[in-house]
Amino acid sequence: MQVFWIAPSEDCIICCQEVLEDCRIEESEVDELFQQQIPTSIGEGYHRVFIVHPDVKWGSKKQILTTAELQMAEAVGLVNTLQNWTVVDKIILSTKTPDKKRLFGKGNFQMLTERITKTSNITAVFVNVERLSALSEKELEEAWGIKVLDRYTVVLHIFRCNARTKEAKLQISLAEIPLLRSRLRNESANLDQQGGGSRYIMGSGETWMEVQQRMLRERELKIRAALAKLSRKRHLLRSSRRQQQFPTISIMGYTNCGKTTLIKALTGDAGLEPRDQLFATLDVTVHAGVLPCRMTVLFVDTIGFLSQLPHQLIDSFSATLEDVSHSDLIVHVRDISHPETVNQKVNVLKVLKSLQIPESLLNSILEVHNKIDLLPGYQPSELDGLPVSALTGQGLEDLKQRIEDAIMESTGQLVLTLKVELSTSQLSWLYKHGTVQEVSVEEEEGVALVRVIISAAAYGRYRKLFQVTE
Ligand SMILES: Nc1nc2c(ncn2[C@@H]2O[C@H](COP(=O)(O)OP(=O)(O)OP(=O)(O)O)[C@@H](O)[C@H]2O)c(=O)[nH]1
Ligand SMILES: [Mg+2]
Repeated sequence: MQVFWIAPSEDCIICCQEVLEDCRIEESEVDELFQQQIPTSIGEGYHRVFIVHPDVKWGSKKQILTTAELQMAEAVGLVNTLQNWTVVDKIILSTKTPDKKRLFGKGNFQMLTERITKTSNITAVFVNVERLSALSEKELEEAWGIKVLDRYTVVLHIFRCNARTKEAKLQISLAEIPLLRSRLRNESANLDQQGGGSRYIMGSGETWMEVQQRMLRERELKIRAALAKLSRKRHLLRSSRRQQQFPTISIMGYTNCGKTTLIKALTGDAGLEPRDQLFATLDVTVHAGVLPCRMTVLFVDTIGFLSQLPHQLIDSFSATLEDVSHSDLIVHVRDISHPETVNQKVNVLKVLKSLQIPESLLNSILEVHNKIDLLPGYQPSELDGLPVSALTGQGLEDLKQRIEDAIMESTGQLVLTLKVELSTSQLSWLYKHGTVQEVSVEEEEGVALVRVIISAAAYGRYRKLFQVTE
C-alpha cells in the first residue's frame, strides 16, 4: 500500500487582488473625481494641532465604556498617524452644553479661546467630536481665527492620504459629499448676507446656489455610478470564487489591531504591508491560505473600525464591505493589549450589526485575542477568545484548526473516505471538485482509498455521475 500527501496545486493558490484592480473604469476618470473637489482644504503639508476634547459627563451624549483620557489618546493617535502633523498642546474640558454652537459654557469657552490664541505656531484646532455642525465650525473658526477640524474631517484626511485603489478613492469622494454640502450651506449663508446667493446667473434660469447644488448632485451620481460598476466587478469575482468553492474568511476588527499582520502570518503573503498606523488598510483584498486539512481558503483583509465614526462614512465603504456578508466566517481580531480593548470590541460589534450581515454569520464570529506577546502570562477571561500573537506566531496553529472546524460547519463540507476505481476518471473528478487530502493506492485491486473534503452537493453529483451507491 502506498500513502502520499497531496500538496495543493500551484494554480489553486490564487490572489484576487490583482484581478480586483483590473476594472474597466479608467484611472484618470477616478483621479479626476478624487482631485476635483477636496472639501477639507487641509492641504498636504504639515499641521501643528491643538486638540480639544469636550468631556460630556451627563446626558445622552456621554460616552460609555471609555474615559476622556483614552479618547484624547485616540485623537492624538489620529494626528500622529499623519505625516508631518504634530500635537502642540491638548486639553480636556468638561461641558454640559455639547449641543450649543460653541460646545462649552461661557467661562470654559473664554478660557479655551485665550489658551488657543496664546499658543503660538498652531495651524489648526482639532475638536474631538464626531461631527461639528457647519454653524459650529464657522462660529469656532471666527472665534479662534484658525482652521477647526472634527473627527470626521481628520479621519477622511487620513483616508485620503492612504487611498491607493480606485474603489478607495471613490468611496472617500462619496464620504466627502456631506462636507461639501455643509460648506455650500455656509457659503450660501455668507452670500445671502451680501444679498448675492439668490441672484440668477444670466441666461441660465438658475441661481448661483441652485447651480452649485446641481453640480454636487451630478458629482454624487457620477461617483455612485462608478462605484456601482466596480461593485458589479466584485460581484463577478465573488461568483467565480464561489464556483471554485474556496471558502472565504473575513478578518475584521478595530484599526491597528493586527488584521493585516495576522493574514500575512496565516498565508505567508509577502506582499502585505502591516503598518503601525491607523487606517493603513483601506481596500478589501483577498489572500489565499491553506488550512491544516490542506483545503485552500481565502482570507479577506478589511478596513479597520474606529469609535464614533459617522454612519455616512461607513455607508460609503459598504460596497467593499459587501464581501464580508458573503463570506463563510468572520474572524474578529482584538488588540488585547490595548487599554480600550473592551470598548473597541463593543464598537466593532455595533458596526457589524449595522452592516446587513446574515444572522448566522454574526452568531458564529470567531474572536481572536491578538498581541499576547505584549501581555506575558495572558489567559483569556472571556469564553471563546483565542489567544494569539500574529507577530511571534504563538497560537496560530490552534487558530487555523479553529477556523477549519468553523468552516467545515458553516459550508456544510463533508470529510469522506471513498474507494475509487483507478481505471475511471473518479480520482481526477475528485481533485477537481473537492480537496483531496490523502490517497492510498491498492495496486493489486486497481483501487485507491481517497480522503476528500467535498461539499454535499458535489458529492451528490459524484454519486450520480459514477453511479456510486455507498
Ligand atoms: N507586539 C505585537 N504587535 C503586533 C501584533 N500584530 C500586529 N502588530 C503590530 O500592530 C501594528 C498594526 O498592525 P496591522 O496588521 O497593520 O494592523 P491592522 O489591523 O491591519 O490596521 P489597519 O489596517 O490600520 O486597520 C503593526 O505595527 C504591527 O506590527 C502582535 O501580535 N504583537
Ligand atoms: Mg490593515
